[in-house]
Amino acid sequence: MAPATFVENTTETPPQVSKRVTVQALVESPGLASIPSNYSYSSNPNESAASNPDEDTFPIIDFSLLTSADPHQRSKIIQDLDRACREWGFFMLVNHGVSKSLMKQVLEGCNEFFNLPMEEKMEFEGKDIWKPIRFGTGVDVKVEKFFFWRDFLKCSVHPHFSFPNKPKGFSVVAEEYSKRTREVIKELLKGVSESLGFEESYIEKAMNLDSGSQIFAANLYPVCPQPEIAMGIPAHTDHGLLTLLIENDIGGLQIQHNEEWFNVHPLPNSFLVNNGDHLEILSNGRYKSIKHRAVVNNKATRISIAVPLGPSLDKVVSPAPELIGGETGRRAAYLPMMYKDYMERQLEGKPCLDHVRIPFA
Ligand SMILES: O=C(O)CCC(=O)C(=O)O
Ligand SMILES: [Fe+2]
Repeated sequence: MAPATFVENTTETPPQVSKRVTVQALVESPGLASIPSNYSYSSNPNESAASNPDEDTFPIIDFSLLTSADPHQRSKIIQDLDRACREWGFFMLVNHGVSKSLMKQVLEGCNEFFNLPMEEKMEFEGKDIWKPIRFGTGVDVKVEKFFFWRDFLKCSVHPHFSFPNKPKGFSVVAEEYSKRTREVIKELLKGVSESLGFEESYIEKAMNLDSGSQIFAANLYPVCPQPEIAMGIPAHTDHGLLTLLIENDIGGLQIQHNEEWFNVHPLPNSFLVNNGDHLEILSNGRYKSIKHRAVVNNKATRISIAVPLGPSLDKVVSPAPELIGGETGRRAAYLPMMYKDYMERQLEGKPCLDHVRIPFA
């Protein structure tokens, strides 16, 4: 099968890969013993190595307690949620009620999608971030300094559900998975509203979640001959409110905490949950959006599915007015911006939060 090419929308010619292919097509090319120089990332000084934390290092939230009728249990879990969002911006979510079989099926669907013949996947190829179904490689910036060891399928699944019509049955599974993960995130955001001192529907209303923007982002990290010098996704924060992530048990997610990087190995059947930029903005910095990245390995192909839920695209987001001014004595630490405009900013290649953060606020 001839690897299909991606048409670059920059005039720069990368130094070694003259025609860009997907990472999957690259690893299928015969005799690939080393990575092309465009993929070599090890020289980046901002990226230090990660350590393996003890099992009980990361916060764990038991979702079933969030829906508990016992007020004592509920207030305890709200406190735990507050601590997890404030100190880490990350937690593992257990007892969330999404079935193991649905999680397995959706990962299998992604695997089958990435294994479709290249011509079939190329129907969905695109660089325009507003294309509702998009197959691609690397990351979404106008000019890529490095190529990343990652192919992806990104679909907008709410307020309108868009998804590839192949492989057969995949879109039905993905629609159910999108619906269930949206429900879980909305329930978590009720708890987060309370942990910020609001009534439980505060975030849902303030962010207009009935038409909230939800993405289904499947990532493929093929086996890499030189994982120590390549990178799947570089350090970044997610744009929405909260992201739920699952993976096929290979490992590769790393999160940053107090300037240190940690490897994350999910508990069985858990969701990995991270704060996104808009939770940081809405909470006026109380809940920080966590930096994370995905590293690659030379043993097995990794697939992850990230499902972020954000505000409605036309929502202009600023810190909650109740958290600034008056008795709080706090100033707004972020400028208002429409979510759609915020999403566009990712193409510029620097952290989007830098566009709205008010220095010394
Ligand atoms: O694959 C992972 O573990 C991380 C994926 C991710 O951060 C993303 O898709 O935004
Ligand atoms: Fe991410």
